[in-house]
Amino acid sequence: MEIFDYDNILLLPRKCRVDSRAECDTSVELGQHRFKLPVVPANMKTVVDEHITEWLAANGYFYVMHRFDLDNVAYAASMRDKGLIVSLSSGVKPADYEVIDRLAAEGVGADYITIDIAHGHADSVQRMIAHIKQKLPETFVIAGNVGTPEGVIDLENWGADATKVGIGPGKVCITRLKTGFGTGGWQLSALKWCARVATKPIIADGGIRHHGDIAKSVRFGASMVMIGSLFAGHEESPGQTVEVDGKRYKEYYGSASDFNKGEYKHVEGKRILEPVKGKFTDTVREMQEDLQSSISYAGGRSLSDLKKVNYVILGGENAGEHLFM
Ligand SMILES: NC(=O)C1=CN([C@@H]2O[C@H](COP(=O)(O)OP(=O)(O)OC[C@H]3O[C@@H](n4cnc5c(N)ncnc54)[C@H](OP(=O)(O)O)[C@@H]3O)[C@@H](O)[C@H]2O)C=CC1
Ligand SMILES: Nc1nc2c(ncn2[C@@H]2O[C@H](COP(=O)(O)O)[C@@H](O)[C@H]2O)c(=O)[nH]1
Repeated sequence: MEIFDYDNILLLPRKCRVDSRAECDTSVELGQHRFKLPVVPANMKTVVDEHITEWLAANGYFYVMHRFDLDNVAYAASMRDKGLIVSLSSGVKPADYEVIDRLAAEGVGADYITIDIAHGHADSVQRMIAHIKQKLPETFVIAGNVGTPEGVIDLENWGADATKVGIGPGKVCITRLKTGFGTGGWQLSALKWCARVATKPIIADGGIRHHGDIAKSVRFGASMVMIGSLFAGHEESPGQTVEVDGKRYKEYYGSASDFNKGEYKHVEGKRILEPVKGKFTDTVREMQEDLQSSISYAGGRSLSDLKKVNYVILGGENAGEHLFM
């Protein structure tokens, strides 16, 4: 198997078929809805909050609200009141089952539920998918995280409508160091490996460091990408603002860090400071423009055209040109 990651792959251009990048369509369908970008900010406390998710939903972007220190049902009801899509996160503990039961009993429901636990290839996830499908049969269920084709196949067979791929490639992740496991360092080839068996959408999660990595993810099989660090350092970001030597930063911490958990137990995440780099909404716009450019370099007009391009692997033992997948 070829092993590579975002920083040692480059996609090869094809003859341009548009006169302006504005003709390139970055939209993607997931479940019952079409969204403007194949990008979703990570469901983490220092990445999204009520304001950011409301802005995303109201402006045609996909979002997944985090599940930490939050009344999920009240949050869902408030989004419903505004006529916006409801997209929640769920764990697999008894309290998470109660949330699902209340969403059903109170008629609030949810359009999307993302079950995200550290080791998502697990019976606990199978049970939670079954519970959601029984109580909220209309809800689109995203499940993860996994890092192998076996994981994708099982989650799909258990009823997940999409899977989330990525064990440990995140910027604040220390899973690889603490456990010796994961897709960190080879996330893009793990995505390619998983995409070969997937029959439903894959969300590539973690390791995106540049806007061009979005196009690379689509090339190797992602329907959408989940991004944390690139979104964490904005004026609107919910992390605390910290000033060091006159420079402003936003804190960004892992969901499995002691900062998020409130205790040092089974810690697999750390806290870092991201330089404040302007407005969240400007980054979203720039991502869209850059992805339009990517599509034009692919000689196409829509995201699916990215899937056909050739690529080169730079350096290392797998170096070379790849004309076909
Ligand atoms: N993408 C990634 O690489 C990772 C992401 N995270 C993120 O951190 C957040 C917290 O994750 P998590 O702690 O799983 O969520 P929760 O705290 O909600 O725990 C989920 C449940 O799964 C159990 N569990 C967690 N890890 C394992 C494991 N390796 N083997 C068996 N059971 C396990 C926990 O039990 P117990 O604690 O008793 O074991 C708990 O019952 C999530 O948002 C997750 O996505 C965390 C780590 C890696
Ligand atoms: N191993 C851990 N992974 C984590 C933790 N908290 C979040 N995450 C994952 O990282 C991505 C975001 O990655 P980035 O490279 O874009 O910053 C996020 O979506 C989760 O899957 C954690 O504590 N440990």
